[in-house]
Amino acid sequence: MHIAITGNIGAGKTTLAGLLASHYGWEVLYEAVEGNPYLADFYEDMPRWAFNLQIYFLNSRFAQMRRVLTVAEQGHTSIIQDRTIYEDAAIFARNLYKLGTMSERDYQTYRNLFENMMSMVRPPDLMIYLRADLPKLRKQIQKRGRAFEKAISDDYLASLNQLYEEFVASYQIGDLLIVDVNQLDYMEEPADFAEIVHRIDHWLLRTTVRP
Ligand SMILES: Nc1ncnc2c1ncn2[C@@H]1O[C@H](COP(=O)(O)OP(=O)(O)OP(=O)(O)O)[C@@H](O)[C@H]1O
Repeated sequence: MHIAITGNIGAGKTTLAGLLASHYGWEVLYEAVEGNPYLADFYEDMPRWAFNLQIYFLNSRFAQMRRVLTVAEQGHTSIIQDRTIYEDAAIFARNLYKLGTMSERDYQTYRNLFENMMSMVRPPDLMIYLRADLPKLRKQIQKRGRAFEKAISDDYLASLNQLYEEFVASYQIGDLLIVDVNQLDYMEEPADFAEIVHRIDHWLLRTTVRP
């Protein structure tokens, strides 16, 4: 079984993925930030590094999808993934193109590569969307205090949020659970975490997918 968490920068995906993995005994696939050779440069100069960073993320997420397929074939555990390949294309790359940060030819090259990869992956059985407004995202980005993320503007976050909402509104390739995290603090409040677990348990009872 493949569960994925989707949501904007600072929505709390990594924390939730870790908590759910411990709770259910699932294998977790994190988005690697340490060791990403482009991320800090990208936030300094987006037009220069947009294409490089997108290719980097696309490749690392594709490698994760291959891991998901291997685990599914073995069939003895489930995987929870922190962000998906679908977001890279439908939200981040699209946003950079929309803002004029990524050129037409770079975007087309990226899209062609993405479409080729799509023929070799399958979507998650359950996608959990963490919906968060700008103040919540800002608060969490500040709290973790990564120096290079200080450059993230409200406009950039708002534009991503808009694309996230469009993405979930038209999402039809698997089951979707929307969790409004604006008033939740599942790291500190056990009741908030229990509420999410309750919703996932409900989905697990209904689904016919098995690990
Ligand atoms: N395709 C992408 N294009 C541009 N930036 C990306 C892309 N994918 C991830 N990032 C950036 O890489 C960093 C990843 O950080 P991290 O894994 O902590 O995730 P996050 O989005 O901040 O999630 P959360 O706080 O919900 O765990 C963030 O700055 C994020 O926006």
